[in-house]
Amino acid sequence: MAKPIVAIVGRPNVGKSTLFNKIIGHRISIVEDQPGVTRDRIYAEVEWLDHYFTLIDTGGIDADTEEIIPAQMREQAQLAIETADVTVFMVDGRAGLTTSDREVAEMLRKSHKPVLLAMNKVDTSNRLDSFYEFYELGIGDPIEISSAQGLGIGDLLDEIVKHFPENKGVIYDDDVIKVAIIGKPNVGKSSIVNSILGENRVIVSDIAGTTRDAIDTPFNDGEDQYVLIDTAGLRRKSKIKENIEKYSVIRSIAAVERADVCLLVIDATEGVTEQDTKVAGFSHENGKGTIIVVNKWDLIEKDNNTMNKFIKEIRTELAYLSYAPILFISALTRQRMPKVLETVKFISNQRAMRVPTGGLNEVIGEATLLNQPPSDKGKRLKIFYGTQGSIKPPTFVLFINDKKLMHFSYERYIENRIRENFGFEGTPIRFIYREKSGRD
Ligand SMILES: Nc1nc2c(ncn2[C@@H]2O[C@H](COP(=O)(O)OP(=O)(O)OP(=O)(O)O)[C@@H](O)[C@H]2O)c(=O)[nH]1
Ligand SMILES: Nc1nc2c(ncn2[C@@H]2O[C@H](COP(=O)(O)OP(=O)(O)OP(=O)(O)O)[C@@H](O)[C@H]2O)c(=O)[nH]1
Repeated sequence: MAKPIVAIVGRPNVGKSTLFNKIIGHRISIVEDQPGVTRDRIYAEVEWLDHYFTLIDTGGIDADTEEIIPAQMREQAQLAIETADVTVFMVDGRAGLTTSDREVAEMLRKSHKPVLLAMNKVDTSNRLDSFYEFYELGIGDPIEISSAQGLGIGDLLDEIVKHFPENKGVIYDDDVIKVAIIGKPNVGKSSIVNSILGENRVIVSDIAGTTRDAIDTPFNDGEDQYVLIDTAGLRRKSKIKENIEKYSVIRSIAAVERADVCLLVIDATEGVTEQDTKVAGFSHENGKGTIIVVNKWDLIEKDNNTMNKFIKEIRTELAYLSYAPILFISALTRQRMPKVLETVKFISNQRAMRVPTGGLNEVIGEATLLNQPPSDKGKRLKIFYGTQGSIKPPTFVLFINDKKLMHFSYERYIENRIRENFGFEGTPIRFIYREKSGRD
């Protein structure tokens, strides 16, 4: 099941980023820190009392002009309503209630989705005079916190996890292949969806952010059941380009969360952008399959080396996705479009593949003979044996003598040997280490 999404919204300067950073203190990283994986403070994976969730910071309203703040706050709140399972609405206890607080609270209240009211900057145990004012917002008791001092955060997290939905969103059968189409505004996501479906069910337009919201399109190719999760642009246009881009990252995150395989769509005329690396990093960290789809290939003037140059650039910019296949397509001319679904099916199977323990241990044994495990202060890493613990993504449990001796580069070596022997194309592979003494 997909992890719940929690969003923090509120006026500029109420302390959203400070809270976000405090909560990240409790953050767990599912994958070991890997070089090259872009970390962005837009989202964080959080664990609180055995609950796992994705925290997004919609923050960073540009407070330059007083006039645009209300409009931006509405946009931010709308995004939270559409994307988050629980919204934390933050107000500034010292500043007291403001008009824009009222307006946003009303939007959140009308959405009938779980909203918590966090009253920040309560730095001492004394109740601030403004406390009772905030009841006027009609979204329940203010939860008093001090993000800066780290007070009340545990209580807030307790409340957050209490409001998680029992069943998140539509639950599809496990054998339905869920495909998220992610990428910047205007790269051709809707066109690809259209092309895959072979019918005009989605409106394609030239203007960024004009198509409809993320929506599921189930279909069947005669053999398998699929659901396309499209993340086309915001329903209402944002006036601010940065917001369009940022919101599309947040939407992509919500879509990736639910997917098995992600089509990371890159615009051939622009190459890999920062936004692409952010969502790709999320897909990788969350153990999803990824296919890199370079669209609008028809617009590129080509010589013999063009494709290779592109591949090189992608492999450099998205180094941690070395396992992801790259397709060069045109949704417009349908060039290589049939390859897309074919590859989705293939990657989905690779992500669900299980290898026999005997074969796995042969590969590990051979690998350690060919390239000795690292040692430290005279103690050498020993891998006693391994087994595939789970699938989606493939996860291997390795029994070793000392976790401290397992280095990233040796793990990468073992991973590569496993890939050479078994494939696992398009999917990340994870390792879990268990220590045991050699005599067990
Ligand atoms: N006294 C006090 N100050 C705080 C607290 N939390 C944040 N601040 C201060 O409030 C200011 C704004 O904090 P931010 O976390 O940047 O606020 P924000 O809501 O993320 O602001 P934007 O990014 O502009 O949306 C900073 O100067 C913080 O140090 C708190 O609990 N108590
Ligand atoms: N030349 C060319 N144009 C394309 C191709 N794919 C899409 N386009 C055009 O690019 C524009 C944007 O396509 P969309 O499919 O709406 O892009 P999107 O990613 O869904 O955009 P948002 O809804 O803004 O997120 C449209 O004008 C398409 O006709 C392609 O392969 N080649």
